[in-house]
Amino acid sequence: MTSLSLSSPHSLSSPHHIASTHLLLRTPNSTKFRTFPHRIAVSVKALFNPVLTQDGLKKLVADKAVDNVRSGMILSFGTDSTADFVVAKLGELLKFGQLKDIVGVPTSKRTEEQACSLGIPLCFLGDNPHLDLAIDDADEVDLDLNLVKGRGGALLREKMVETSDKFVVVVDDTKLVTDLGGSGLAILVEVVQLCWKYNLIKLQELFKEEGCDEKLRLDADGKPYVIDNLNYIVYLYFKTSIRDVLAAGAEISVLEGVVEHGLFLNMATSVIIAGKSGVEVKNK
Ligand SMILES: O=C[C@H](O)[C@H](O)[C@H](O)COP(=O)(O)O
Repeated sequence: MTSLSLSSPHSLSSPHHIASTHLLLRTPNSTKFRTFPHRIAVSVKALFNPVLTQDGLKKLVADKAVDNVRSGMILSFGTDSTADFVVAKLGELLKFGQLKDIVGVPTSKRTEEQACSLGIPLCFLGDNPHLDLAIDDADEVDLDLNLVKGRGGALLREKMVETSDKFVVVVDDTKLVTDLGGSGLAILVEVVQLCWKYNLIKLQELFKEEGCDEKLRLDADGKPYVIDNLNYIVYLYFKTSIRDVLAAGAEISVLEGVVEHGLFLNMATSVIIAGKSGVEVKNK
């Protein structure tokens, strides 16, 4: 059997590193190693199916989602780590002229700054209320493509732009759940500062039977965390998944002082999921 060793410490998952790597191969009837040129190293790389990191999976779905973008489109992009890869890819395609004249609607200061740094033209939702496309990530995706979103704190702006006719969600397979709320992680409710305690109590009453812990989101100094819209966030930690998400969403929405919640129901038109075995697209 041919044995193989690499003279470079670089990971096999990076083709750029591999291209400059000296590959040492030992053939079956020899005790000596020979150095092969890098083009052989690249072809050997193709024999491997390197295990992608979670960031690798996020980049994979981001690239796939960007296939939906055409020159001239007005589109929104979300906030957080997977959305960062979407914005980065759009910046790259614009830079190399593979996309032209797109305009982006960012959903947070973070995304706005990233897009600006990459030269992506931006506008406000009010300038173009009808978007061609929305691309965003999610915290949870259920079997009906309902979502939990907003753990990055951008839920209001995300919900406003994701009423677009085409809303493509990009996730790695760790985000898949049978029913929403079952991950044990927080579902967010954005509330106005003035009446956050009132809303906390109302939410406690609302989900008393469900088994839920409600907490105000705090910053590193233990003070209420203020999001981009200058509102506060109440975290809902459900002990088990939510029995009726439509009812839960409606009941949260009608509370006075609630600005928005992180249940994105019947909004996604397709979800692109990356896992160890590849990329899968689910359409509504
Ligand atoms: O406000 C944040 C967003 O709703 C994100 O979609 C969500 O938190 C997922 O983020 P990530 O891609 O970092 O897992």
